[in-house]
Amino acid sequence: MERPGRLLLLSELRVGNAACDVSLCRSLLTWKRRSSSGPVYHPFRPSVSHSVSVSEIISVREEEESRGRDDGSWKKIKEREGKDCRLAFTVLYVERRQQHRWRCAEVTFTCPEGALRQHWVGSIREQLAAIASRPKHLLVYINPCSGKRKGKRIYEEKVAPLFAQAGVATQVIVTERANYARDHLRTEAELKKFDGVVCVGGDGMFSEIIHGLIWRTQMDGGVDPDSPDEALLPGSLRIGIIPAGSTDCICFATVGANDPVTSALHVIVGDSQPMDVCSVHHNSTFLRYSVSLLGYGFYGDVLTDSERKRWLGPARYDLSGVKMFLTHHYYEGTVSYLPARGIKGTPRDAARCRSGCVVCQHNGEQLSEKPERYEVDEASDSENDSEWRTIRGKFLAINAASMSCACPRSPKGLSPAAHLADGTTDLILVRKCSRFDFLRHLLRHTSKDDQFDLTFVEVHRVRRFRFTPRYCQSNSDLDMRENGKHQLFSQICRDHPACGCAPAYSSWNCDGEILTHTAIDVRYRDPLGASSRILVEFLTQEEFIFSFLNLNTFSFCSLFPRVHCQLIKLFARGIEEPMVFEDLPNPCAI
Ligand SMILES: Nc1ncnc2c1ncn2[C@@H]1O[C@H](COP(=O)(O)OP(=O)(O)OP(=O)(O)O)[C@@H](O)[C@H]1O
Repeated sequence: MERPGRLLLLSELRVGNAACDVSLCRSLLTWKRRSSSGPVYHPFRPSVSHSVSVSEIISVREEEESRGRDDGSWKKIKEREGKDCRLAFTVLYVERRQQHRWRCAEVTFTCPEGALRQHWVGSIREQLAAIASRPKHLLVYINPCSGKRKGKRIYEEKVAPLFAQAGVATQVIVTERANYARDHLRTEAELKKFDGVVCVGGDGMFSEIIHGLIWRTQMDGGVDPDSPDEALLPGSLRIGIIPAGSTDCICFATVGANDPVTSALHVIVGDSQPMDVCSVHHNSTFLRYSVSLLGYGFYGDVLTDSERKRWLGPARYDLSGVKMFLTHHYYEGTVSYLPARGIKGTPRDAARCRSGCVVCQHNGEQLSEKPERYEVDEASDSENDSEWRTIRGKFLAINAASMSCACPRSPKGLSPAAHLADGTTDLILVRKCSRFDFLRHLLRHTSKDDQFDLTFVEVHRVRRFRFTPRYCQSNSDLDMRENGKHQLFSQICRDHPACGCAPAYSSWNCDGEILTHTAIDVRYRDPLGASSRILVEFLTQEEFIFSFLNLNTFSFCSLFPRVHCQLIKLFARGIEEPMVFEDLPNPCAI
C-alpha cells in the first residue's frame, strides 16, 4: 500500500456504538476503535484498526432524512439502531474476498455535529475527484446472447447499481446481431464523449470491441491496418469486461476471477492494465487481432468440431476434445519465428505475470523508448534475415499464447509464464508423438508438472512467427513440380476425405474463433470437376456468396502474426498476489 501522505482530517467519530479515531490522508482512510470505548477495559486486547486506500473508495453518501408522504412527519430513509442520520455519512469501499473477488463494503460514521459531517464528506469527495484515472462516462455494449443469455440481467442487477452509486454515467447499447458492437465502434460511436468502453459478454464480445476500437484508432490516425509491417497506434479508451459468456478467459487472466461485481469495481476505481495484441495477416491482408491463443492443429480441430455441436452447450468442448485426441491428427509444415531478444523473462520461468509485473514494465519501457530501433528490426524481417529461425516437421499442435490462457478449467493455462504486456508471444510446438505421450502433455496443464519438460514439446518466446503447412506450400507451382505424382494423390485425398487419409489442413483457432473468410483461398469447382485456385477477398456477406457460387472454403494456411506491445488498456490490474490476511473476513482489519 502506498504511503498515506499528509494528514487532512482527524476526528473522533462513532462507528456503530464504538468511538473511533478516524483519519483521512491523501491516500488512506483509517478508523481505529478507542481502546477505552468498550464496556470493559482490556489492557491486552489490541485496538482494531481498519484502513481503506482512498483509491479504493467507491463513493461517500450522506445519510438523509425525508418528509414522509402519508403523515407529513419527518422520517429517516434508513433507520438503524440509534443512529442519528442527520449526522451520519457512509463510505462505500472495495473489500477483498477469496479468489481475487472484490465486493462493495460500507462503513457508516456518525459525527457529533452537522458541520463536521459536511467537512468529512466534502474532503473525501475532493480526494475522489482528484483521481484522474476514474471513468466518468462509459459506453456499454451488452450481448444478450452470451453464455446463458443472462448478460442483460447481470448488468441491470449487479453492475448498473454500482455505476450509479459511483456516479459513473453510461450509454447502454444492447447488441442486435453479431458484430453490431464492432461496426458501431468503427463508424457511429462518438468516442470523444467517453472515458472507456465496457462489454458485457464473453471472449467473442471482447474480441468485437477490440476489433472496433483498434480499427477506428488506426483510421483516425491514418494508419493502414492491412499492412503487416505498420506499427499500430495505441487507443486512448480503456476496455472493461463484465463476464457473462461461457468461458471468459480474458477476464479471468486480467482480473483473476470471472465475477461481474469484481469487474465492475475494477472499472469504477479506474484500474489500467496494458495488454499486447497480435495482429494476424495473410499476405498483405489483415485477418484478425488476437490477445490470447492462436492455435493450429489440435486446438483448431477441437474448435472446428465443437462449432458443429453448439446445441450441446459448453459440454461440446469436452466432447470435441476427446474426439480430436482419439483422432490424433498431425500436420506437416514449416514454422519460422523471430525470437524475442533483449527482453526479460523466458517461457520456463517460475515467476508469473501478476499485478504490477516488472517483466511487462521493463519490456514495455524498452519497446516504447526505442521504437525506431524496433521498427528498423521489424522492417528487416524477412525470410533471409539471419534472426529468423526455421523448424520443419510433423506437429500435433502449434500454439501461440500471448497470455497464460489460464481459465477456471486450466488454472495454469497453456503457457503459465506468459505475460500480458511484454510484447511477446510464447510459441509452443508439440511434435508428432504417441497418443499416450500427448495425453501426458495435456494432463500436465492441470498438474504441477512442467508441460514443456517433454522431448516432443518445445517453447520459444517470439515477436513474430509464421507457419506454413506442407500441403499449403505444395499448391505452389514449385512444389507441384517437385512432388509430381505424390502431389496429385494428396490433392485427391484432400478433396475426398472419405478415403480415410489424414487431413492436410487444420484450422486456426484465433481467440476461440475459427479463422476463415474475409480474404480467403477458395477452390472453385467448375462443371467438369477440375479445380482451379482463385483468391477472393470479401469483407462482408461472404457466406452468402460462397453458398451461392458453391465455392469450397479453406481455412487459412500460412499466417503472419505480429505482436504489438501494450496496444490496448483494460480496466483491470492483473492478478493480485494473495493477501496475507486473505482468510480473515475483513482483510483491511489489522
Ligand atoms: N445480439 C447478438 N446476437 C447474436 N450474436 C451476437 C449478438 N451480439 C454479439 N454476438 C456474437 O455472439 C458471439 C458470442 O458471444 P460471447 O463471446 O459474448 O459469448 P460466449 O460465446 O457465450 O462466450 P465465450 O466467447 O466466452 O465462450 C460473439 O462472437 C458476438 O459477435
